[in-house]
Amino acid sequence: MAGIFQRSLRLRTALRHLSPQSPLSWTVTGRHTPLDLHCPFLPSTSWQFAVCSRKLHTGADRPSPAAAPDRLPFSRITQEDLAFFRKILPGRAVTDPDLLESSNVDWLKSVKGSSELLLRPQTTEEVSQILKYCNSRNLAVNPQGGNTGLVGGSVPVYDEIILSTALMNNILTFDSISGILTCQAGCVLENLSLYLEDRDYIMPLDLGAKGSCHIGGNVATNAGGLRLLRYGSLRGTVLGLEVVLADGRVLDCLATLRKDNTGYDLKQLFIGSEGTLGVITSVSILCPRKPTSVNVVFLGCETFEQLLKTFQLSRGMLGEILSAFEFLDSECMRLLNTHLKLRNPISDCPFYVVIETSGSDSTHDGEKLHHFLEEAMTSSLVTDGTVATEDSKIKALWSMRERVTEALTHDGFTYKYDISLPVERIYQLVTDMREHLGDRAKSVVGYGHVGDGNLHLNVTSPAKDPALLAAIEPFVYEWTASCNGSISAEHGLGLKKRNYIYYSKPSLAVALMGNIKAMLDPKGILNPYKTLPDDLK
Ligand SMILES: O=C(O)CC[C@@H](O)C(=O)O
Ligand SMILES: [Zn+2]
Repeated sequence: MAGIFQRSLRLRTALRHLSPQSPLSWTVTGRHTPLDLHCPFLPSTSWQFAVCSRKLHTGADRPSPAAAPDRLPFSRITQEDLAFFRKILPGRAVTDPDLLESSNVDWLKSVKGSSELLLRPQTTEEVSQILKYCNSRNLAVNPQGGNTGLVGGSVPVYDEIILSTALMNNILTFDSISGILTCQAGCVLENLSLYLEDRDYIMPLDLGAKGSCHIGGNVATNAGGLRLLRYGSLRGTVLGLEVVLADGRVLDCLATLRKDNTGYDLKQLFIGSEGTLGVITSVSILCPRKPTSVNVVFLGCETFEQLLKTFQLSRGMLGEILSAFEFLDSECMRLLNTHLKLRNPISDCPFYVVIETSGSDSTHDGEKLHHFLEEAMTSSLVTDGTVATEDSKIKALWSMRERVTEALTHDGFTYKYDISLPVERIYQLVTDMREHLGDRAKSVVGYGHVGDGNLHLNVTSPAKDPALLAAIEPFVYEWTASCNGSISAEHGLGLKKRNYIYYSKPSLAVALMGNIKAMLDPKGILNPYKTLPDDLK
């Protein structure tokens, strides 16, 4: 009783001042320590002639994830090819194996290619020349941004040429009246955020990997992140794209208009296509005004049901100022403590919530938040909490959520699942998986974007463990399909998940994807072995 009273008192004091109660002094750092190497090769064929008869949500008759794909019959790089690339990209056609090392492997260290050539164009014209040449020579290309993807989509599988957007990092225009930014694809998300913040705007997306990821990669993977609840997905905020097609033609759809109903919205094809349909070279994006008042609260809940009620309450009482509603479970907290030495800012609870409000009037926002927290506390939805209004403390609270991925990489080999579900079901999957795996897993954790119905289910083991993997899959996909969920909410399919697409898409949709691929990239040179399942033929 006394404990509860003290905790309530702490939250009440926090409410009175709307200021942080804990000395949140840990350092906020970036990512990540890598793990083991493995390449989950699956059988591959060509997708040029897509006819598919698979049924949605059936477990039988799926491609075996255990078999290795063959390298498709692309050409191999010759001295003449190298001479061409060196001529058009002086000093930027990299063949040094040491320099290639980090571009060949994903940051999880789970997929490793063997590319011998890294191209670093600076302009759209250079990308166009590269692709025109590769297409005519039948050379496969792996477009690469910040290489922060989690599904093996951003690294070569074999010897594909790596086409990096790292040197395409110029901001082209910014309109301070409309808030529309146009920039090259290789701009780092955090740099764009800093640029905009100086001008009283923000990017409509924010991710843990912001310090490394490129906006072109964000768009190519339709990255979601922490602000989606408030600002929506990139499918809404991206207004225009410039894309170089497989044969080198430049598709200029770099519109900067809010409204344009002149026929098909072709840019949508490239958003989330993971570099399989074209290389995004420039982006125009609608940016929100920078909120002048931001608050972050970190709360503890006894049950997931209470957490969901807290979410409902926050939507009702915080309304338009609610900008994020994220969660992590106590297992995540344990890993943050153990591996990153992050201290829990409140008392131990089974579930933790990060709520952010963003508005333009600190008094109004503070009052709303105050009433919401009082209600959440008096109706016993939350048992403890702390509030932050200052920048450094807001960052510290956010890091409890943003750094879970990093903590997991220290725990062991990590099997990652990024699942969309009806929000009331999302934690049931974690509970069922724990029960299903018993002591075969080291840790089974759940966290993610409650506000978007997006669960990150991660399972760790001391080392790569095929028996554990066989216990997780297809169990996790069957479970997801039984709720009409999506097996990839925001991370894409890449290399690792491509053959599971039928759990979330009807076979006709997959067949049409194959047709579109065949139309835009008839030789299949763009990011082969990714996104599309192997059985499209
Ligand atoms: O590592 C993961 O599973 C999730 C990463 C990212 O999408 C996040 O929301 O933190
Ligand atoms: Zn996420």
